[in-house]
Amino acid sequence: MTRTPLMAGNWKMNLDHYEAVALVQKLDWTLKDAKHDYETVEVAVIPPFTDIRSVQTIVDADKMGIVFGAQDVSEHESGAYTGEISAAMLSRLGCTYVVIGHSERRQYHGEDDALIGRKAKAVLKAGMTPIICCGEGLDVRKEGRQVDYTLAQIDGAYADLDADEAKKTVIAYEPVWAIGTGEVATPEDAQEVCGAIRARLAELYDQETADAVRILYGGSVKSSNVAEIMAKDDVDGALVGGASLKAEEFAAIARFTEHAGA
Ligand SMILES: O=C[C@H](O)COP(=O)(O)O
Repeated sequence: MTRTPLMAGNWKMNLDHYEAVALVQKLDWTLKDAKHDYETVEVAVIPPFTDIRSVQTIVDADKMGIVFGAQDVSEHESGAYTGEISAAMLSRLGCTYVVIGHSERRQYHGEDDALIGRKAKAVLKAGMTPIICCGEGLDVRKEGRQVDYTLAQIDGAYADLDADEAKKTVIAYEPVWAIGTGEVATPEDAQEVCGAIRARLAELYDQETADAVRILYGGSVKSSNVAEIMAKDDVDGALVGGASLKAEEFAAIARFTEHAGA
């Protein structure tokens, strides 16, 4: 089973829509210069909601190979939910991906696995791909419970998804202690949990489903460490925060095969 690697840049709450256009253009030029083949490594940017329309316009106008998505979505279809954005609105804007249940949403907005499952369903129903985030905090890691903890998150988020739906999801394993800290998990740490996630998907569904799901690693990924993480069997890409705000650095991450062993 060949899974196309996905490098997704989560900009978090950074860059206004002018800055977004400038970054996407620079990323596109950099990847064009390198003759990047998007069929070999998919490249996505995940800007704040207010940037998406501008990103869509420039991506379409310049026929870029870059795809884009959103950082969150409402579980509801429409109605009196002030401040929320629906999956249909994001789909209409051409979003391919929607990040669901990022640890910052779990921490600051109290999102739990059941809500994350409902959001994933809403995203799938609208024809987009949810990137379902999971991962343990430092206390859990210190107790050595990272696998059980993360698998419980997966069980909760996938409880109401059938195999056909599960197959269309992407998972991002992000140990919270490695996010924005410069503290990157070792490739072995990443493989331990990503491998366990795939095995759990095979238990919950079947091997074919488990093999179809791309599992990304996230947490202080840079061009200097991405190749060794990508060398692991169950790591199919990266959800990149800080390093995705620099076009050349993010392009170098997408071009990880060029600096394997660096
Ligand atoms: O969504 C991205 C992750 O939270 C990783 O962020 P980071 O690359 O800045 O550590």
